[in-house]
Amino acid sequence: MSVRVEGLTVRYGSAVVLQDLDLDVSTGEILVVAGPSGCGKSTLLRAVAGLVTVAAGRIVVDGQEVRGTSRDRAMVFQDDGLLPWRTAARNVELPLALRGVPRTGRRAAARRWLDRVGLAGFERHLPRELSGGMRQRVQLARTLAQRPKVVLMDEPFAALDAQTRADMQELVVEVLREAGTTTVFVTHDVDEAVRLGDRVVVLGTGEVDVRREAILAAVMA
Ligand SMILES: Nc1ncnc2c1ncn2[C@@H]1O[C@H](COP(=O)(O)OP(=O)(O)OP(=O)(O)O)[C@@H](O)[C@H]1O
Repeated sequence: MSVRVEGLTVRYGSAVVLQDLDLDVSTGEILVVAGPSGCGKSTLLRAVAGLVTVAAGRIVVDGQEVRGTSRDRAMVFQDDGLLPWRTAARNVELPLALRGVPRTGRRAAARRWLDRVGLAGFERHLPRELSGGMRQRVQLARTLAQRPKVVLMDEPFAALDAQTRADMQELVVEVLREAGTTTVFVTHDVDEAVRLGDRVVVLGTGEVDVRREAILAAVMA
């Protein structure tokens, strides 16, 4: 699904956080949104998710104007949001159960996705028995098991140590590409932006839109 942001303005009271922002994300693309703290990155993600009131402009996903949340658009956060009393597998199953997927189907999906994110054998572990990186893998499995068309990631790896973070970046690019998911990934880490993005948009500086090839050329020069 493509995402098109047209003349988006968001205000919190009298404070204008985003003003007249235009942005296009093509189907299957990984767009990274970078920029300093407070420039409105999370606000942009929440707007695409359908969680904030838009003051002007609109967001169009696959030809339909966003008017609220949808299963097709999933958010992934720094906080893994796992329920501490449910095993990894039962955390992955939960959203499927809530939408009425029968038990055998959701068990198979949980097993498959946990395997895909490198957690085969950890299905019955509780979140407290897993490391921070592993819990983020469970969150990723839980998100992808729902087969969203658009994934909105808000600094999901900010709390991880450098090696775990690098592993997660590699994994996330692999699985998102395989699934053909359109992704908007927010970070304030330039290395992460370069590593993940097909394209990087820098907010808050009079938007700059840089293609991956240009970034790599600049980094390698
Ligand atoms: N619910 C809210 N009510 C009022 N102001 C808000 C609200 N949410 C965010 N803001 C303000 O809007 C601005 C943009 O916030 P936002 O979280 O989108 O920025 P960000 O670029 O994601 O920042 P960070 O990198 O620190 O997470 C900030 O000044 C913030 O204080």
